[in-house]
Amino acid sequence: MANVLLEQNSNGVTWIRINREEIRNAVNFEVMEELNDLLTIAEKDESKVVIISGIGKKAFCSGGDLSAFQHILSEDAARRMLMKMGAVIERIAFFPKITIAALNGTAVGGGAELASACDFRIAAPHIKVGFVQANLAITTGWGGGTLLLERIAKLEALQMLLSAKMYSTEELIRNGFIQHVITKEPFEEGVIDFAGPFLNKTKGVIQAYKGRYIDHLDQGRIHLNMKNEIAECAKLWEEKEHHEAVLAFLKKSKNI
Ligand SMILES: CCCC(=O)SCCNC(=O)CCNC(=O)[C@H](O)C(C)(C)COP(=O)(O)OP(=O)(O)OC[C@H]1O[C@@H](n2cnc3c(N)ncnc32)[C@H](O)[C@@H]1OP(=O)(O)O
Repeated sequence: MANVLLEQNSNGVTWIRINREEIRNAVNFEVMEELNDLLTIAEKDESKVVIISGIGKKAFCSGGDLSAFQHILSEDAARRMLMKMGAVIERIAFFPKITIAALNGTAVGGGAELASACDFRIAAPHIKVGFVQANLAITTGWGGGTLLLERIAKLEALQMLLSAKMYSTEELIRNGFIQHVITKEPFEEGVIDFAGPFLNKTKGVIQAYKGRYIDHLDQGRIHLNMKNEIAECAKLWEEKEHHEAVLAFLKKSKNI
């Protein structure tokens, strides 16, 4: 079964959904590869808007798959893993089409980084978002901390990263991380309602405005900052405090 699903709709929307509901849509190496492959398809297809989401109602994405990554112990190995997903996240951040993170469920750790990569973030009312990495004695490491600092006011971003706490949709609307809360059921219809005013524009108009938005971002500086973020996270990854925190999570959920 595919770890990531693609759905290309005739209304100009392509959905990319992480399909690991039982493990809260955690990202392992297969997810990284499949996400990248599906982005290549979405980049070339007829869609105007690409929506990234997760399967189920519980999680958008719970970040790195801690069962799979518990065996990554050295700085070097951590850097390789972080760079692989960092490249996917950076690709989304500068994607030529409009991207929307549709938060069907909670986004934690790298899941919050993945959401930060998209142009817009819209959410079901029950979800939470937490950059919890600091609780695991690491920092954001896929470049999503850098992108968060681009998306919302810098001190709000710093507070989210340092506190590592879970934010409600009320708090996320207030600090600007999410643009819209979807109360409509089914959730997917509410997502399409949000995208509707974009979808009725020509592809040329959408592409042009997305181009101007990207122009406004300092791509070289963002790339460098993401690289530094990955390198710093890789260093912390090697420390015993991180390994102990991962072990504690896995023991609690009996994955070891
Ligand atoms: C590498 C870049 C940086 C990172 O992403 S570090 C990783 C940060 N992520 C985390 O710390 C994950 C924390 N997970 C959670 O907080 C919760 O699972 C979450 C997402 C709020 C969902 O809560 P619930 O709906 O109550 O689900 P639950 O906790 O009972 O989990 C169900 C099963 O999924 C597993 N799971 C969830 N997130 C995972 C992850 N990231 N890696 C590996 N396994 C994960 C969890 O262990 C549980 O497994 P089991 O059913 O007990 O065998």
